[in-house]
Formats: sequence, C-alpha cells, structure tokens
Amino acid sequence: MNQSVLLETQELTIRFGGVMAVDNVSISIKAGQIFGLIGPNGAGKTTMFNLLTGIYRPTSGKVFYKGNDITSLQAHEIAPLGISRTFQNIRLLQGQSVFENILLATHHSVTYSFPEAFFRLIRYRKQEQEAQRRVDQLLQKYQMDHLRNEIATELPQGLQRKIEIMRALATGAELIFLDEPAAALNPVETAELMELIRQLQTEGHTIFLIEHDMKLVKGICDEIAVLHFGKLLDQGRYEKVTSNPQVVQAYLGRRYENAQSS
Ligand SMILES: Nc1ncnc2c1ncn2[C@@H]1O[C@H](COP(=O)(O)OP(=O)(O)OP(=O)(O)O)[C@@H](O)[C@H]1O
Repeated sequence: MNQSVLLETQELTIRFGGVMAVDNVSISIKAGQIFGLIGPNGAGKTTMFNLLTGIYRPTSGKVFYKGNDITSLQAHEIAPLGISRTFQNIRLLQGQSVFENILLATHHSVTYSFPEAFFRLIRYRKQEQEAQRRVDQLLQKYQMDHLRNEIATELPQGLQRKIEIMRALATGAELIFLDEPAAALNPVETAELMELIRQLQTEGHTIFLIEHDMKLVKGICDEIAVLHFGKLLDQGRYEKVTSNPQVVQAYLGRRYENAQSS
C-alpha cells in the first residue's frame, strides 16, 4: 500500500457563535487507507467533512490534499481534484432510475469552452455518450446492471447506499468520504457494505468514513480518529485508540464491548 499522506489537516478550527464545532484538529490520512472518524453525537464529525469538502470555510487552520493547500477552495473546485462524498441522509433523486441518478453525478466533469460555442452541441453529445458508457461500465462492475432502470428511491436501503457510493465513483473520485454509510442498514446489508468498501480500497481508493457502528469500524478501518466536543482525542490503529481511557470514557462504553464480542 502506498503510504504517502493524501489528506492532512493542520489545527483546523471552526466556530459557530459560541460553539467550537471543530477545535484545533490535526489529522493525516494516508493514500489507500480506510480511515474512520468516530465520536459522540455533536462531536463535530459531519462539520469536519463539511470543512474538508469546501462546504464550510474554517475559522482557522489548513487543509492539504496531495501536499497542496485546498483550505480556501469551494465545493465545486474540490470535487474535480478527485474528492467526493456521500451524505448521512441518502440524497437520491426521486422518480429517477438508478442509471439517471449515477449519470447526473458525472455532469461536473462535462466541460466545454466558450470559443467552441459553434461545436458545443457535438462536443456535448460526445461527452454525454462517454459519461453514459462510464455509468454502464460501473453498473456492470458492481453487479448493479440488472437494476439499471429501476427507480432508485424504491430500492432497499442497502442498494440506495450502494448507488450513492457509485455516484461518488462516477465522478472519478480517488478519495471518498462516507458519512455514516451503515446508518439504517440491517446486518446483512452492513456486511455487504463492508465488502464493497474493502473492494474500493483494493481498487486504489482512499476512504474516509464517519460511523457509529463499531463492528464496521473495527472490521475495516486501518486507522481511526476520535472527536469529542470538537477536539481530537486520539488518532491511530483501532486497538491503540480504543484502549485509550479518555476515548473509552468519552464515547465507547457499550459500543466497544459490542464490537469486542463480535
Ligand atoms: N451550520 C451550523 N451552525 C451552527 N452550529 C452548527 C452548524 N453545523 C454544526 N453545528 C454545531 O456543531 C456541533 C457539531 O455538529 P456535527 O453535526 O458536526 O456533529 P456530529 O459529530 O456529526 O454529530 P452526529 O453523530 O449526531 O451526526 C454541534 O454542536 C452542532 O450543533
């Protein structure tokens, strides 16, 4: 596995009024890792994702991707760098097929230059055909082609999550953020999700996920970080971090016992 640092935060901080939602957090994620972010409700995990994907601008601190400072970039500038995300609440388009939902995600990469206005239609059609071909390839690769024309929002939760992940893949993302991907999934769906995430890692993707399901975290994460009231309590391998008394006291308790008994 390539162990170079892919994403790094330095003393990242955001304050909302009197709340330090993310407070001086420095973490680093290596290329090819599955990295988990855990912590109690309201600890700042989703805010951290929002900072890293250009939705929020930090009060102070820096974000580096492949060694480049991306702190001040906006979401539409970050996605083309090869960073994509899924959300805590599944955000698929109502009434649209699986194919259309994934195709839409490719549209940020469809470009045409102004001086070529006359040829724009031809160019657009070509790019659209290429995007459709890519989506069909993805559907085949991840055994979803039989669901191509199904309405995405009518499928079981596990498949909807998978479609969301495929939307992220369709953008060509190298680094994928997953915000509570196992939320609302049953144990079979969670096991399939873990397999999919492992497969993505094997294919060279780096995964940064937020999760409360400690069996999933223990099962697939190479490293984890723990947030508590916006502060980083610890970062490192699962066994080391989960034996840190501060972490146990702040968050783990029963969750940790459940994961250990698996
Ligand atoms: N846009 C905002 N404006 C004001 N406060 C915010 C905003 N976004 C987040 N917060 C606050 O920041 C803190 C961290 O919230 P965040 O949603 O990041 O927590 P979390 O760790 O993702 O929690 P959960 O596990 O419940 O999803 C909370 O106190 C929240 O109310």
